Amino acid sequence: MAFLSPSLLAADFYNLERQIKVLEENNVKYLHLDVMDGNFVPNISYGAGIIKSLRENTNLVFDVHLMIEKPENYIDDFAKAGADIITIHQEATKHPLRVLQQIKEHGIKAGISLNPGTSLSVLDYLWDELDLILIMTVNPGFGGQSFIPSSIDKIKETRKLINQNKDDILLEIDGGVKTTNLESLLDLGVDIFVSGSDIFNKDLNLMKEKIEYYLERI
Ligand SMILES: O=C(CO)[C@@H](O)[C@H](O)COP(=O)(O)O
Repeated sequence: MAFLSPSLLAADFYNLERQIKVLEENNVKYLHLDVMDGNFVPNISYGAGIIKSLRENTNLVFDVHLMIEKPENYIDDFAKAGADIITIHQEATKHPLRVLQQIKEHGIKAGISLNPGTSLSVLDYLWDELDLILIMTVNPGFGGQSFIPSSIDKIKETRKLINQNKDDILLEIDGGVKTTNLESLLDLGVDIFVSGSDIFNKDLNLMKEKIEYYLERI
């Protein structure tokens, strides 16, 4: 069984409460929270303050994806804000192993994310500290981009490595996942599908239909 983790980046922030209710009422368990610093990626999103106020109002699993340089400086803030999982980018720190340990000291799950151009070999000495691997299937920074086709082979290879090294690690994919390509992603061993622009919609009935489509298949 896999999970859907809707990416809040695509939400209508004026109607956040109503949109989060739609997720909760339709059996979504995760919420993907993209934190961008305008430095590691060319876009700026939101920070720990927003996550904290969301935490006070929902029990969804907070799947926090830090697209920020030197994440080590902010782990404590995001853990205290209520993250259940914190995923850092391997490319964003000189000390990925140490930052994974720092996350786990808070008693929450630690994930590593890899950009599309990053080799899986960087995982080699991180296995012991990993709870989750997030394979970026677009270049990070923006919602609404197209899925990069070569990601399929990378996802298959990651699944193989997880099975060989530590089979309870969650495999998550992020970027360009839509109802139109979901079928082609179903047999790759993915545990968590992130989807943003395809799920969030001002039309709440349409949101509900999209969620049902995903949950019936994954
Ligand atoms: O991290 C990112 C983008 O950097 C993603 O989480 C996107 O927000 C996914 O959006 P869609 O591609 O599903 O619109």
